[in-house]
Amino acid sequence: MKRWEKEHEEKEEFEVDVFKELNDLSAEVISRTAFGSSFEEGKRIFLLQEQQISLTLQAMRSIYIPGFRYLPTKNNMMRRRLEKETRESVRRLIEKSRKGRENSKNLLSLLISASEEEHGFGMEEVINECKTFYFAGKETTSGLLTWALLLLALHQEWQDKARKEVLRFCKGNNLPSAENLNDFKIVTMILNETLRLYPPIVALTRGTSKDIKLGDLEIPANTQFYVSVAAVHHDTEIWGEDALEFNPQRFAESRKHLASFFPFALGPRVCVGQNLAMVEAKIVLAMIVQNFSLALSPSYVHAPTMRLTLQPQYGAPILFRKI
Ligand code: HEM
Repeated sequence: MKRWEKEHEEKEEFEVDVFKELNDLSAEVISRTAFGSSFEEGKRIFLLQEQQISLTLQAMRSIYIPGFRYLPTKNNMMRRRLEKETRESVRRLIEKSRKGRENSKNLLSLLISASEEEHGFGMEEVINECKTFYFAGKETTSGLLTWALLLLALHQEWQDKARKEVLRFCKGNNLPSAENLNDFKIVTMILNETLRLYPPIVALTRGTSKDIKLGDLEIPANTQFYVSVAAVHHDTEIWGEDALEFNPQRFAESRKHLASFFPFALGPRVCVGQNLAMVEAKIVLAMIVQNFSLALSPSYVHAPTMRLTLQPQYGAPILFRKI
């Protein structure tokens, strides 16, 4: 925020594409919290994963021919090269961390400790876990924050309510305390309503291990299917006629059915980073609404698009005014 202010010192109002900025921010947060390193050190890994995502999206949008992925086509070779390079970058990060990790309790140190135990993780498994965290921790959280800021820029009344709540509890402290985070009822309702309308992961893939009956549907074993998070989150039978509208108030009451809202999935494969994501989102939102009023830029084009996570296709330009 200080950098934004510095860059636009002279101006009463300035525009920022928050999508890009928040992507860098959550990359920094996951690098520090999970790996004890900076965004700069993880940058290469994020970059390689970005390229891998683009190739994966291309493959997902092409006709699937069994076995095709093993042929030495340009894209297949590139995918293999990216995978190899990513693993090497993660391996280097692990080696560096192994040397200087006294008193460190981040995820990477814990994984390394687990790998040193008898019958513990192997190095390849540690690398797999690190890759998952790098990928899972960045675009999901930045997506949540981006959509939340866009919605607040559009719904001034909720922006005012959030600001009032933050100012009441933070009492001039720019950075909210851990206790403040529990007090933020309105902010939490806003974040939940954002996750309902724009879930960063719009669908889950699941497989049946045995024959099952789902309502009237008989599903045989070994069937793979999609569970559409977005369809359930937008269902008028569950959420009422205003299901497509932004109304955080609906989260003031507890829900009748747990499975009507599952942006972080449910059950044994539930998101392990959900608390970190919510803490990060509450802190960032609180700091922004305390310092700025937000309005949607006229250049914003509403085009939610799927790039593995739900993203604004043409960015998220927001007008900021210092308060
Ligand atoms: C708003 C932010 C986030 C959302 C909406 C989100 C959503 C999800 C969802 C829906 C899944 C289940 C995927 C599936 O089973 O197919 C998942 C899994 C996972 N998430 Fe998140 N996530 C978020 C943030 C994070 C963060 C910050 C981290 C890392 C600290 C993280 C780490 C993971 C991991 C490691 C898994 C895999 C768990 C497993 O397979 O057992 N997520 N997430």
